[in-house]
Amino acid sequence: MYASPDFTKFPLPMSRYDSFLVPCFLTVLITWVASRWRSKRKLYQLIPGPKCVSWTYGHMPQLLLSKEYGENEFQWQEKYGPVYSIRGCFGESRLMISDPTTAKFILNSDRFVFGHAQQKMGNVLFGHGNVFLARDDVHRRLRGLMNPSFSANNVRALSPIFEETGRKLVDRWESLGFAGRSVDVFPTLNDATLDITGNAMFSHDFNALEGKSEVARIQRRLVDSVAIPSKFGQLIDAVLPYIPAAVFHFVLNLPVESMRMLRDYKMMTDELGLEMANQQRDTQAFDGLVGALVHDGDLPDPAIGVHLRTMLIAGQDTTGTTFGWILHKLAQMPDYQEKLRQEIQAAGLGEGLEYNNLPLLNAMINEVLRMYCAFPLAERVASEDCILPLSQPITTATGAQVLPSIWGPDAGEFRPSRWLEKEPRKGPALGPHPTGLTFLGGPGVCLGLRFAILTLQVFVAAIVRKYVLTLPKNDSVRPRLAITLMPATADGVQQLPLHIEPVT
Ligand code: HEM
Repeated sequence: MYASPDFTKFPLPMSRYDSFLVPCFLTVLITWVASRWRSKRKLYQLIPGPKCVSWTYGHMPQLLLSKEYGENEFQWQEKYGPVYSIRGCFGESRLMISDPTTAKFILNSDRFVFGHAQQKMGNVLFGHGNVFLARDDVHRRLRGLMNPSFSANNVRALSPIFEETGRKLVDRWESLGFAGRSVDVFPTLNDATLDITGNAMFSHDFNALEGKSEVARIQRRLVDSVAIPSKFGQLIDAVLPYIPAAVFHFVLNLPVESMRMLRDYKMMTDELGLEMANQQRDTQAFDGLVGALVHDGDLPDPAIGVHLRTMLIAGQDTTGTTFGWILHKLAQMPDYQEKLRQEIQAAGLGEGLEYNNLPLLNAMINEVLRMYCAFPLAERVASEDCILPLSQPITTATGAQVLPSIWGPDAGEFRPSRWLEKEPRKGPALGPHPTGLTFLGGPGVCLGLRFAILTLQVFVAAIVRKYVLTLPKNDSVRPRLAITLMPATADGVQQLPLHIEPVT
């Protein structure tokens, strides 16, 4: 056992005293300086990552504005592994994480929250009290009210509405004379996904496919105006947290076109939400999502408008872009498309069809969900210091990639047939869907997962039954980030031109 000497009882001679104090003082000083220096060191000084060329923009243009989304990100991941550092605007530190152990930890921890800019934008677009930004008890309560409408049984019970919207989509292609032509099909896909959310979740026909919906038109313009990234937009995002609430409020009320559009959209959807709430009260039906929300006496009526906007926006482009990528891949893979058509034709028509029993259809959907993840960048901020668990050490060399360790050596290849194999994926489950992070996981996992999958199954089957899809000769479509992973041609225009022929 060691006891420290009591120097008051046995004063040390000055020389010995000095020789003891100096190293002691130096040790304390060095430790203090080192700890100060360490704590001042940014993440990018501690964790390897690509070299930064601009303090103002950091790596954001390379990450968000590349001609093809992922051009730089996948190279960085290959070089630095599943956890590496990059810089945001004005020297901000960011970690890029695809390590499943770390991602799972973050998604399940209440210490990680949405960034300030995301919170401000989410509240502006959806309104306060939306389920995305709600936390803890409020979030649990909202999910408790909403989950039953999105359960497997409920979604299955809604399948006649899905089938009907699928038929309307085919009718729309017919009435627009798509057969025999190369056309941009993308707007019709997005209109169909808005209609299905309206019809199935809110018993309201927006008629977006018919081109008659003012809500659809204005929502499209609004989402495009905030989603399409630009260098200027990056700077705005970076300073947004520091803009005082009063200034923010003033800007939102400016008499300019973009703000007027936002106000009109909110007014229209609030009115619609109120109408829906009154209808539920008048009939005392309290069914579906609106019924559950209205029946819960604690929620004020304007909240219906908030949840309506949240579902319409969260469900539209995510499902619409995934649908688009499936059609593009089918056009690229004519043999697969033909086999899929045979599978769908053999299964028969429409209602009562068990879509989960169609292996080629589901393999294609899963592979697109894996490789063209509609929402590829989810952002979180640590609200307090914490230690992140890693499933493997951080390395600076190639070979430390998590994805091949999950999907095998051909992880980067688009190969739907992997889903027909016994074990397409290794590693920990991150959420309820086997693609891992496409729908994220934890308490904020996508509410509309089952809804989205059935939409894709029904829509793809409806189109493939009727039409043969091929790529136009000058196809240059590539993924471009606009919050979701949009198809865009080489000149950067958001569209999906396909050549359409009727099935003979
Ligand atoms: C392929 C289609 C879809 C994909 C890939 C997708 C993906 C996601 C992701 C990644 C999140 C988490 C975002 C985050 O926390 O940062 C999310 C949340 C959410 N999604 Fe989806 N989504 C899809 C379709 C839908 C549909 C059809 C709806 C509703 C009709 C929907 C409603 C929601 C809602 C309400 C949340 C917030 C959940 C919460 O915070 O508790 N999604 N989705």
